[in-house]
Amino acid sequence: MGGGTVKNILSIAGSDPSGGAGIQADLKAIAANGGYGMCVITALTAQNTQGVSAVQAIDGHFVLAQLEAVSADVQIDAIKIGMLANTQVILAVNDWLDTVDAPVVLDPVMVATSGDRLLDDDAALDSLLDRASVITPNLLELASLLREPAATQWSEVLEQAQRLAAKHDALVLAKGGHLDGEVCPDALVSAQGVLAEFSNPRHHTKNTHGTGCTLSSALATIFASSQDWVSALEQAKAYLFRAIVAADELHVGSGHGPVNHFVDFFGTVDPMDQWWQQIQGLRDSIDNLEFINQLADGTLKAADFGYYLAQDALYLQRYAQVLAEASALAPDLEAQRFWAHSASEILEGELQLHRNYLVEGSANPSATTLNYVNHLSASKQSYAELIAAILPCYWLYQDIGKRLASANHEDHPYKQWLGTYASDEFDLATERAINMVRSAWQLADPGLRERMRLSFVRSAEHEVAFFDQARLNRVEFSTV
Ligand SMILES: Nc1ncnc2c1ncn2[C@@H]1O[C@H](COP(=O)(O)OP(=O)(O)O)[C@@H](O)[C@H]1O
Ligand SMILES: Cc1ncc(COP(=O)(O)O)c(N)n1
Repeated sequence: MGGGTVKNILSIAGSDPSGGAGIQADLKAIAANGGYGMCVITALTAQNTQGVSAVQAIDGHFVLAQLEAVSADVQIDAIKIGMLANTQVILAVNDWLDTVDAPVVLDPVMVATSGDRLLDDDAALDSLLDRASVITPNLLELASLLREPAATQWSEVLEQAQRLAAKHDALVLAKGGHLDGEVCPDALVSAQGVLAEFSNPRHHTKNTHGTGCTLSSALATIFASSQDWVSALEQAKAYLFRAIVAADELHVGSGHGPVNHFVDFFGTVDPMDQWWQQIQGLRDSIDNLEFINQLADGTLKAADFGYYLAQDALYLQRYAQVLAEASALAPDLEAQRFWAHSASEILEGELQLHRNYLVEGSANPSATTLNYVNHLSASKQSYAELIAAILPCYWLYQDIGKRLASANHEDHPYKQWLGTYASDEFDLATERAINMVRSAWQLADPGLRERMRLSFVRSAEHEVAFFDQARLNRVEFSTV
């Protein structure tokens, strides 16, 4: 990954012979995120996608023997702890942790998705929690660790997570997967409060066996390389979401099936569809903006439209330069020509449209405009990241353009503008841009793929702010 050395990640967990949870899930998630996976088995379970029929804990002495065999020989870069089965195993792991120095992600596995118990004494976990760098309880486990009733609101989950963080001097990854609602929020919480929150849409599938194991293993693996918990969580959650979306491609059992750990390697889900789904919330925000609604119904004030257009002209000038840079970095002739042609189209076509409405050179870039173009510039580390950052400007305008065009009519004050982004040519250009990004993604390693996705999402965020800026900056509009 990214040219760095491969990190050694140890999972201490139970075995799930059906391969969806426990050490099997951990090893897959570690490998899929570029780590070298090792595992010390704490318990054998007899389980499948429908439930657990038997548990055979491994003798504590033998768990310790496994741990010592690994640490005597191998440098361990991060540890993920899952199912521990009983007090004897917990004590063995606790003793051994005294002898090693590695970050610990502790998933306090108590009950399986199927409802079966996987730990015989929850209280015994307390001593181990002090050793964790990050504790990753689901909503029920969080309540159980605090001996409090389960939270029913996300705000209560965050408060409980903060109390657990303070109690054990650790970070807590609060998970909202068990709440009702169309979003699945997760937050990294310290004793001081929320450090970062990441959400994804709820994907409608029953195949969520092993989500907790997968997330905690991916988090440990990514942290071992980045040494940053917040960005590691953002990446791990995005990875898990891709694996959940692709879960239905697998056909494993008739109960809660596993997530598709190797989605990035063998999955048939289109990564571009996944990116598009991930910015659903941002797309909804754009549709709900006052600016967009007034633009559609023609009630937008001329001054606001003027402000927007002036900033858009400044943006597009820079955007055309960035497209030319993409052309310079492009790996093949077709891509080189496409980006160069697109740059010239903007300079000759779109900017000309702005000139019809504007007196040229009438504004300075706003902070919002600068933020966006700076993000584009910052994505120049690689061709793949750059074109991922370029894409939302095409795709979102094509998408919004369709809805705006349906509101257009002969006497619409912004008729010409509303027509621009709903043309067949623009559809074709957008489709080609999406294809270029997809091709670059297929050639990228997991680290680069994640940086591409982030560049794309950041640009989509900048698009929302860009549309909203006329409203926010109305009074600050300057012609200086
Ligand atoms: N249907 C779903 N769609 C999207 N994300 C999900 C879904 N179910 C669970 N997740 C995510 O999986 C992770 C683990 O979720 P959770 O169910 O809360 O914990 P656990 O698997 O430990 O019980 C969380 O990041 C959660 O947001
Ligand atoms: C060996 C083992 N470890 C952990 C889990 C919990 O996984 P999940 O709650 O995601 O089903 C499990 N079912 N089996």
